[in-house]
Order: sequence, then C-alpha cells, then structure tokens
Amino acid sequence: MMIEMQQVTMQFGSKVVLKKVSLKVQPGEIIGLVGANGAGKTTLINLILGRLQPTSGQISVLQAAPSEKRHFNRIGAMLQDDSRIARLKVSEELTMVGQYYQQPLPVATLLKMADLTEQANQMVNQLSGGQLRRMTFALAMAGDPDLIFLDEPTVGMDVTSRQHFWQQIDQLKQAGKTIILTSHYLEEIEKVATRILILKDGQFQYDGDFQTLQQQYRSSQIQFKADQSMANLQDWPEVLAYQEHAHRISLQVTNSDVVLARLSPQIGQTIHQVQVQAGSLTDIYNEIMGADTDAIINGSK
Ligand SMILES: Nc1ncnc2c1ncn2[C@@H]1O[C@H](COP(=O)(O)OP(=O)(O)OP(=O)(O)O)[C@@H](O)[C@H]1O
Repeated sequence: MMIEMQQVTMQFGSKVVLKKVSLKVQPGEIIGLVGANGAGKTTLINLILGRLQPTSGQISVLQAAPSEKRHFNRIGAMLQDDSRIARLKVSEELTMVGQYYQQPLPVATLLKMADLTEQANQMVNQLSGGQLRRMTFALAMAGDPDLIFLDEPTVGMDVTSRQHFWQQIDQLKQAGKTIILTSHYLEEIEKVATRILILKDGQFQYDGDFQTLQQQYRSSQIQFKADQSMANLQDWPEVLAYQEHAHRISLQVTNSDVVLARLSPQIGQTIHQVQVQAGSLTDIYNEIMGADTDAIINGSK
C-alpha cells in the first residue's frame, strides 16, 4: 500500500476542511484529485507529505509515518510554489539537488523530461513562469521517486509544454509510478487518471474510475441542427445547459435516453444530424457541484 488514510479530519480553527476522510492508494494508481478552490486538495497532499498534522485520524505512507525520513528518496512533490534559487544555472541546481538522493536521475534526463534542455545554462531566477513550473517538475523528479505528487502542475505552461508534460506523465504511468495530481483542467485529469476523487464539503463525493463515473451520472452532450430555436428545452428537468448558435443546438443533459425519446417525433422533421456524446469530466463535475460553482474551470461556464 502506498498511502492509507483512516477517518482523517483536518480543521483550521473552527473551519473543518476534511471530515473523516479515508483513502487507500495502491502502487501504480494515477489519482486525479479534483474540487473547487478551497475544497482541501492541497491540505490533503500536505497531510500525506507530513507537512501538516491531522486534527484526528491516521495516515500512513509507504507503511510508515508521513514524516519518516527515509521517504525522501521515494517521494517527489511538485507543489504550487516554485522556488527560485538565484545565481545558479538550471543544470547546476539540478546537479546540486541530485546529490541529496541515493539514486538521482541524470541531469540530462531531467532536462529532457522537463523540456528544459535549451535552458540548461540559463539562470534559474531568469526563467519564465512556465519554465519555472517545469523546473519545479524536474526538481520533483530528481530522486527518481516512486510516489509523485503534482499540485496543479500545468499552471502557467503554454500549450506545447503542457502536451510535453502529459506525455512525460504517461511514461511515468507506464513505468508503474504512483501519482496523485490535482488540476482544474479536468480534460487533463480525465485522460491520465486511473481513479478520480472529487472532493466537496470535506469528503469524497466520488471515488472511482472515469467510466464508472460516466455511467453513474449519465451526463451527456446532445447536438443537432434545428429549423427553429428550441429555447423551451431549457425548462426540461434533464437539460442542464442549452446553447444555440447558427441553428446548431447543443444540450448538456442528465439522461440522454429520456431527452432523445421525447425529441424523437421531431427527429428527421425539424431536427437533423443528431449526435450524442458521453459526458466529459467537466460536464459531470458541473453536475455534481450544482449551481454553486459558477466560477469554474477552464472558463467553460
Ligand atoms: N494554514 C492554514 N490556516 C488556515 N486555513 C487554511 C490553511 N491552509 C488552508 N486553509 C484553508 O483550508 C481550505 C482548503 O485549502 P486548500 O489549499 O487545501 O484548498 P485547495 O482545494 O487546494 O484549493 P485551490 O484549488 O485553490 O488550490 C481553504 O478554505 C483554506 O483557506
């Protein structure tokens, strides 16, 4: 077992962030931890890393206490803060940090993984925001860890860097590493995670794989061409969102069977080219979070 949490509660003063949360993580799992700002994702990671003590409950990591010293060689964490060490070049900092580990990855490998080969001789404090994020990734990987934490890893990365980053994560996945990651880019989580945890109101509202989540919520997208506006569809209880653009109507629905059955007399008459797509993690997330998450994610709302 890589991680075991039993009935963990975390309070800051009177604010309860996690309520009796239990979690078991097996080797090779890629856990996508999602939830609104302030849901407690970083707090959960900090507890597992031993950077915070729970108010109550037990946590074990690699069969020992989270703060156990020997974890240093097996755990890598890319947290939200990027630290800049002035007066060191990228390759120098990676060499220096590598010396602390028993089995460091070669600097050239780290540079490749983080797509920083071209910046190897650049000063760390002169890297751009996205480059610095990649540097933080390289530093997290320096000891070739088995258990990897990635807290909003792709924030600030451009499109190409982001793609390169997820390719690396895919390789780590193939290599059997265990990864816990948070991201507000849910399409990224959907692709890479073998298990999704949705944190809301201090507990996991969902814990399982994406396919099961899709079946459970049956949230889907229906798109079609219509001869006229059909804004009245917004009143149907199964319709979560309605969009119309140049006679193309797009619906996010809770149960596509019900909606299609009701639309069926019009299909081929006033409705054409019907397409149905299973819901994305973003659709399902919106459904779970309900109306109180207008702020969300990816600017999709
Ligand atoms: N050291 C602390 N002292 C007091 N409150 C804290 C502390 N750390 C976190 N909190 C509070 O705990 C809650 C959870 O914070 P946390 O950073 O874990 O959320 P998150 O899910 O990671 O959010 P985000 O998506 O914004 O990163 C927030 O309300 C936050 O204000």
